[in-house]
Amino acid sequence: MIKLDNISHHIGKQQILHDISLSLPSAQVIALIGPNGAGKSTLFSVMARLQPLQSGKVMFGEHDIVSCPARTLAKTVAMLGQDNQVQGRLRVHELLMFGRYPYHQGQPSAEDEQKVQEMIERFELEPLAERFLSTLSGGQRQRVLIAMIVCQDTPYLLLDEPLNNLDMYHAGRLMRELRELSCSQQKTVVIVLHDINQAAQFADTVVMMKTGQVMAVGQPVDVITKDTIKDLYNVDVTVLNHQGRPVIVDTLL
Ligand SMILES: Nc1ncnc2c1ncn2[C@@H]1O[C@H](COP(=O)(O)OP(=O)(O)OP(=O)(O)O)[C@@H](O)[C@H]1O
Repeated sequence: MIKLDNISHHIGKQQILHDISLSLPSAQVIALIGPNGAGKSTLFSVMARLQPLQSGKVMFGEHDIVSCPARTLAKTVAMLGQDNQVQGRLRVHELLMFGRYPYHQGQPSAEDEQKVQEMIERFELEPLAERFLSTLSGGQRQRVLIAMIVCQDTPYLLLDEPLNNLDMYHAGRLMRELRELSCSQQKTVVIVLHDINQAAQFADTVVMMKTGQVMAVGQPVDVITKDTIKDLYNVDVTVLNHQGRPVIVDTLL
């Protein structure tokens, strides 16, 4: 379980996060949705200890992020940020091996090699494995970065807009892989999505954020409604139902 207690965060004089408390169940895909500037990325960076925790408490299972040693945290939670500049002349399989760093500390073992190979297959990266990152398209680079994060083999994954640049096939494949990882390996995947229908179709739980606050938490069918979408985005939608899950359609005026 991920437990957030009373998280508040300021940047300068501006309060970005307002007293966020959440309990997120393990072994689920959890979609974090909300308008631009809602505080989703800030919350992720506080949770992953990329920004100091100013107030409140963050627990990943039994690990309190404040007292957790860096190497333990790196084996507990992996995060894909929005701004992923990968520098250097690296091949795809070499980048994936970086994801194993908390385990091998610079000296990869046969198990690390095996994990990298497993991710190459899982994410259909065979044709790209020997390519230099600088030669990849935006979507290909995004897929490789996600594979590197999953290579870290942590029980908790925080993915900030991982569907950016992905085409329909790869977006669907990724969401299915994440569901599979949550079911078969009990991974807890928190994923920022702007496509509400992806959240509706693939998430077990949806967390709605606006102006640094949590507005609603629940199953897609319970929280993705005409009223919550209007409240969150000021957009009028029609909500349909497909096999028990909501599908939203922008209402034509
Ligand atoms: N370094 C910074 N200095 C000042 N304000 C910042 C800084 N970083 C973020 N903010 C502000 O904090 C608020 C939350 O930003 P954040 O990036 O967390 O939102 P978000 O929900 O991830 O948005 P998006 O969907 O656009 O990625 C925004 O108003 C943003 O302008």
